[in-house]
Amino acid sequence: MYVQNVDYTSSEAPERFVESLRETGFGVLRNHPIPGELVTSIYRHWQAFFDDPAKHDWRYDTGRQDGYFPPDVSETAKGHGVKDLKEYYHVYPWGRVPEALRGEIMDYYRRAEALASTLLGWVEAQTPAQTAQYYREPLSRMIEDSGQTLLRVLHYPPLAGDEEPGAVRAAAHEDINLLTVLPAANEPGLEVRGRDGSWHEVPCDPGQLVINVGDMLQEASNGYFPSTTHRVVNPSGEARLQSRLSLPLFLHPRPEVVLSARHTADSYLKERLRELGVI
Ligand SMILES: O=C(O)CCC(=O)C(=O)O
Ligand SMILES: [Fe+2]
Repeated sequence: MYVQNVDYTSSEAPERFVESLRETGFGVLRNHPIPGELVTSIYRHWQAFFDDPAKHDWRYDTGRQDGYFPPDVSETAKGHGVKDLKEYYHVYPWGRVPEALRGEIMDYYRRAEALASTLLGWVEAQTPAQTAQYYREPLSRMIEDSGQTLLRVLHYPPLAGDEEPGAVRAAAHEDINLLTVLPAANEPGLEVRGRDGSWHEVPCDPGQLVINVGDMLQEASNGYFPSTTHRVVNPSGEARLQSRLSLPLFLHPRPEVVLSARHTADSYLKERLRELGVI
């Protein structure tokens, strides 16, 4: 397997996991503390949300960025000319969420955020001194009370056959944030690009958690941790008629955090959102 699969409960977990992030930008965890039933239940409830035209009442606004993003405004990956085949909902603790969905999704948000903080602690502890000198403040402090950490509920609709030529569920991209925590989706499709440019399927076993490095950690670590390109490919055969749901949590620092000589978290985020065409 290209990405290391690490037992979260093992004494070697921090070392193995951070080694995997360093080598591939990705790591996979098993025996982690996020309940699988919670993820399955979220997929079921949010499938109903996306199936209901009332979703349009929850449309995002460009300033706050919370709420529903329909397929026609969904991201165009950097350097790509065609929009992704997806719609999604951005959940923030301070943001709008339909009342019936709030309790469960916020339960997930808190658990995933706590785990992401633990994993960032592992990254910090396993960073060699030579690289740690680039951190302008401890990584764990960068995310304290940030309010910027974003949970994205993603729905990739079934393929109707009338998609724009070249359009894919998620074109090759890198994430903007520090770390991304992604439970197994209900359908496969996620792929990660290796150093040699070849694509590797990320297994989609229920109960598994995928974590990847984003641009902000790459920037703060002066390139030591690679923000690795990934994509979600279109299904073929019967699977074309299936929706795909996924649930990435993007761990973000406080806006004023200095990442490098070039960037604060805020200046970096704004630059990237402009490139994506969503602000
Ligand atoms: O849906 C997935 O599996 C990955 C989504 C993703 O890479 C993203 O939203 O940044
Ligand atoms: Fe991503």
